[in-house]
Amino acid sequence: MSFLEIKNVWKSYGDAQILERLNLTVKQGEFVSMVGASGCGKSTFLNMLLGKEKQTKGEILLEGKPLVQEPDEERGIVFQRYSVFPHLTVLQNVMIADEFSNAKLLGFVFGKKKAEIKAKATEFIDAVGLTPALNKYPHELSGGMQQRLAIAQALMKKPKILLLDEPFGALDPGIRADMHVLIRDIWQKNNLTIFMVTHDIKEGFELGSRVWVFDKLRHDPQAPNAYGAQVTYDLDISSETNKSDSKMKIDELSTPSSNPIMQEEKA
Ligand SMILES: Nc1ncnc2c1ncn2[C@@H]1O[C@H](COP(=O)(O)OP(=O)(O)OP(=O)(O)O)[C@@H](O)[C@H]1O
Repeated sequence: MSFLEIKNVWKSYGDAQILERLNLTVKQGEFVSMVGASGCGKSTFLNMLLGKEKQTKGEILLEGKPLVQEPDEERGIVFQRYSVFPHLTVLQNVMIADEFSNAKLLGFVFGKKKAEIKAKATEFIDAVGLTPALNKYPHELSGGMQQRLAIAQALMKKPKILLLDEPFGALDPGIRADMHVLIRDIWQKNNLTIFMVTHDIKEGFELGSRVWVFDKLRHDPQAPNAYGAQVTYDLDISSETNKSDSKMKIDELSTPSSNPIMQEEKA
């Protein structure tokens, strides 16, 4: 049994076919980078994995069971723009989800339980390098620090799957490089399975153990919404040899003369 199975998944919004014929399996611990043209459905796919969107057709199985159709603790997400609470400190931001779920059971959180949540939050804050900013508010943090906070928040629930939607897209190159080191470290230490949408192919290759390229194989110029995107390349880059072979393939794809899809578009 695969960790995650995507079986003949299709997704449409009204008449617009966004994704089609997705058949993929993912092992636990893989880091899947997802690249493709703007609007081809990468975030939609991520939202299906999160349980925020439902596929129109097909099945997504997590450890053999249909994916729960609403966000739950098995999946954490980090968006490009900061999704932290502006009126809470770093520590409070990381503690809040656990406090909330415990309060649902008891009505409030106090004493030993609260101390446990605080200890766990402090550990994750330390893991993302934010200990010096423990009592700061989000407006006092740089963009990179806010993303570190969002990652700590997502980890707090100990998710099996971490979903990253352009998480470093708004950051300066130097900060991005630091975040790459951080996310790789977190991925390895927590045995996470990560899905990351990125517009930066280089970033996708640098971080991923696998790269999915989303593209449309079928085009109808009279009806541009008739067909959805598929995963046209599924590249295993878990070893350095695979990585450089696959990079060459992608470089070839960027050359119109060697890319049948781009030639078709030009015609
Ligand atoms: N809730 C929705 N209702 C209707 N159409 C939607 C909805 N969400 C997304 N779409 C459409 O689905 C298509 C795919 O959008 P999506 O955001 O998944 O693409 P993307 O590949 O992530 O794009 P980008 O790289 O620009 O973020 C777009 O045409 C978008 O307008």
